[in-house]
Amino acid sequence: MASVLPVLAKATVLIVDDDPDVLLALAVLLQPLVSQVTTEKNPERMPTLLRQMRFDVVLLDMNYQRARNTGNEGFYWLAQLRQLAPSTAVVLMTAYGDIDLAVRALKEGARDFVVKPWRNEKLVAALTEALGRTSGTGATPTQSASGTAALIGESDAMQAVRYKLEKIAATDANVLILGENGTGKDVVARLLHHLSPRAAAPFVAVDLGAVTESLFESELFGHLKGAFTDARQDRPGRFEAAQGGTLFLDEIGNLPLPQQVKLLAVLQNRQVTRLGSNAPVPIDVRVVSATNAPLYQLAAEDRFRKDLVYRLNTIEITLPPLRERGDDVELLAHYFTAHYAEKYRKADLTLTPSALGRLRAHPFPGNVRELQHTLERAVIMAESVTLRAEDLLFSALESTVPVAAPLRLDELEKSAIQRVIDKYQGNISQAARELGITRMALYRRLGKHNI
Ligand SMILES: Nc1ncnc2c1ncn2[C@@H]1O[C@H](COP(=O)(O)OP(=O)(O)OP(=O)(O)O)[C@@H](O)[C@H]1O
Repeated sequence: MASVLPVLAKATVLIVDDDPDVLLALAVLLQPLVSQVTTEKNPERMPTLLRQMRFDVVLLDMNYQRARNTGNEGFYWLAQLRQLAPSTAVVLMTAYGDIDLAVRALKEGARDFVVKPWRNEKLVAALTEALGRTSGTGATPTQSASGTAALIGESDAMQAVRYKLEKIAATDANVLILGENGTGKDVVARLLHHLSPRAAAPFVAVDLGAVTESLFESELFGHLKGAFTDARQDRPGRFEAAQGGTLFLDEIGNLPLPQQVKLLAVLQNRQVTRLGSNAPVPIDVRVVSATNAPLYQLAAEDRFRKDLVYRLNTIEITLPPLRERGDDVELLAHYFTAHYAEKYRKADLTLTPSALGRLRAHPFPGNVRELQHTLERAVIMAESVTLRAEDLLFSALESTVPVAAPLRLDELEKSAIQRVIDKYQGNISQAARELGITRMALYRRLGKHNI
């Protein structure tokens, strides 16, 4: 847990419960761990408190002795909170270990759920996780107020990624993130920074695919006034801008060889020299880079410098494609549906089993980004309170799976089944007919391949 504590240390927490003993116990537990704790006995005062100051997280009791006492009171206050402070995370507490209540709470925007009597360690973990997942109002649905997105996914592969991430966040090791388009490389880079001791310093991202060769040096290393025609004033480069923090070099695989040499020199010497200057500036940045290009293949073909790869990949994280993450598709689908339903004011919108079947069968060449866009489109277009398979339109832009054709027999079988299921939008009878097997045989294979 040590590596995630910096997130908590900066947090402002509001605890609302009508039991003074609970308030006291929680305040004693949390005061040493967070930046500020406010306790409140009367939920009616919450709106005033929320207007007075911003809380990163509210720990809200579901069951109150007096007033409405319908059991729904917690949901009422949750809804109020979501409206008054949409970027504040809410963790609910209840005396009842009711799974339906928990599911409903999460659907209605709570980040987590703690059952009383709580275990201190679990409660702290729930708060930390909730802070990582705070839903923001910005461009991406999983972004927190601090600009950090949560990494949603409980598949073995994603749990392994999260474990690695938390372990290495505290170190200064350079990290290379590999993975197809839309697998969450950017999310991981930001999370690495956010969980690191550098979190208070800048996170600077550069899309190397978008930096022209001629501007590469001035963009990364900076320039002095007059160094070239358009250099009207001194300007620090991205390395200097990231001083003390993290520099995220995205699309590193697109970097041409001459620029690779310059980057390597900076990483080796740990100093940059602005264009037009001869005074090197020492730099203290952690470099996180990412690419969807086959970097090792490029290195083997001498199109990417091996010595630069070794500088960048002290630690490597490979993000699996979404189609290999099993149940995460469903988890993310529910998450994005709830998010966009809230954003477009279509409360209570749910995914039907047919829609979920279709999502599970789709290969998602565009990965999480494609799933996110598909659901956003579907939510916008939805005319009823359910999303059905036919409401999901996959982008033609992403119609092919960008991986080398599988050569193992079972992989070939899985990809053939996936394609046919997708073609018939999850209709098992039609898919089985096309594959030339019985429906039972197809069901068995769906189970075998976890489709
Ligand atoms: N595990 C995840 N949980 C929640 N949201 C995710 C996850 N992975 C990706 N996303 C969301 O999907 C979108 C694409 O993710 P991101 O930009 O990190 O992918 P990428 O691998 O960097 O893509 P590219 O290679 O195209 O740059 C973003 O909106 C991001 O917030």
